[in-house]
Amino acid sequence: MRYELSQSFYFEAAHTLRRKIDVEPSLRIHGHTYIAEVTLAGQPDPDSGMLVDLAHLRGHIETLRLALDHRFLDEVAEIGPATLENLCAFIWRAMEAHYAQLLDCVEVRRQASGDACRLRR
Ligand SMILES: Nc1nc2c(c(=O)[nH]1)N=C([C@H](O)[C@H](O)COP(=O)(O)OP(=O)(O)OP(=O)(O)O)CN2
Ligand SMILES: [Zn+2]
Repeated sequence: MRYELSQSFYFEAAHTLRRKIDVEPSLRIHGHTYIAEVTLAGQPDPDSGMLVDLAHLRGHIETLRLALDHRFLDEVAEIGPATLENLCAFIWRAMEAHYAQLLDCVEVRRQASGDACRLRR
């Protein structure tokens, strides 16, 4: 059996995007509300009964959220073009530094348009 523990968070941010369709509006600065979810997987510690303490996970997520919320994502170092794919990779790298092999999945969604990207181990 494998346990999966998740924590969701949201951030609101602006970006521009260079793409081959909807070229002009995509190059204009525009914003999205993003909902992200980090999932850890493994076995709980028999003494604590926890995979990790959710308060610990929430703390690391809040630090990450502050780097994304109300930001112009084009200016956030190490994201690259601010696509859902690159946001997943950015969040993955930040969380992997704390949870290594326990990190199982990162998802970023834009609820308003139904867009989502999942990055799995
Ligand atoms: N593979 C990806 N494709 C696109 C991404 C992405 O992250 N990964 N992102 C975008 C844009 O950020 C874009 O703003 C969404 O554009 P579009 O799909 O054209 O939809 P709307 O402009 O109608 O969406 P709004 O949320 O209303 O701006 C595009 N492609
Ligand atoms: Zn966009």
